[in-house]
Amino acid sequence: MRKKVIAGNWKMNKVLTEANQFVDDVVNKVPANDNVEAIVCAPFPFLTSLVEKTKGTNLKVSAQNMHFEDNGAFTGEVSPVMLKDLGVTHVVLGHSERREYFAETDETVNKKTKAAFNHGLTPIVCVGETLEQREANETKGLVEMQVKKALDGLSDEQITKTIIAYEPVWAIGTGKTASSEDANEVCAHIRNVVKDVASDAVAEKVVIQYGGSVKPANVDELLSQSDIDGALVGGASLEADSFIQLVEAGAK
Ligand SMILES: O=C[C@H](O)COP(=O)(O)O
Repeated sequence: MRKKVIAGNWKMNKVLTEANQFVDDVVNKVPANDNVEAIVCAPFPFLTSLVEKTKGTNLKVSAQNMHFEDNGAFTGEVSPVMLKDLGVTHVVLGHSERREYFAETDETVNKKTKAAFNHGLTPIVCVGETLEQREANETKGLVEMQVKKALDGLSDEQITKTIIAYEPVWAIGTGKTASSEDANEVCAHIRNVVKDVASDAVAEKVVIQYGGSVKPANVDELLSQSDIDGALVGGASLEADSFIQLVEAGAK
């Protein structure tokens, strides 16, 4: 059975004292259970503190983005070397907000995914369609292309370790969730794409999350689907109680 990965993506929210308080509130409530992995995806300024607070616990710390180069003249950017040095374990790549507002492309997502592996970070690679694309029946083709481009040139071992997050853009922060069947259909399609680019064995192991208005009230149904292996959660991950409920759902 694949483990469930519950990642709370705080986006650009909280200040340091709130971030610290959140981790203090949840860190001892994350079940020590092989069925679930719990991650907080925090803004850069909080990472040092959160890594320190979570040392030796079951809560992992992720960045929300990074550059693909190790270092250089890239003012305002943060490199994989820096994240690894801090003790961060995961990094979110290609989130639709990065694609929409910060010119992230499939090509840069691929470079960043490779850079993550070069530095021992686990990438959480986001893919997903807009409402317009869904209505034009382009979802599967689009997601397939995004996944293939993100994984291009990766070894089977690296693909196995990649976390893929399917997030329909129209369901992010809108309160509209894809029906669990629709979300599962796209996640199953992504698993087939992984079969094509790697192998059946890799596809069987790869973790595919769903994201888009996941909350305690709908998480059980989403996680009960055959191809949904966790959730990338925005709004409902900002409160400690709600985050822990989501993690507990993953541990069932
Ligand atoms: O990264 C998380 C997603 O963008 C989902 O955000 P949301 O749960 O607020 O819809």
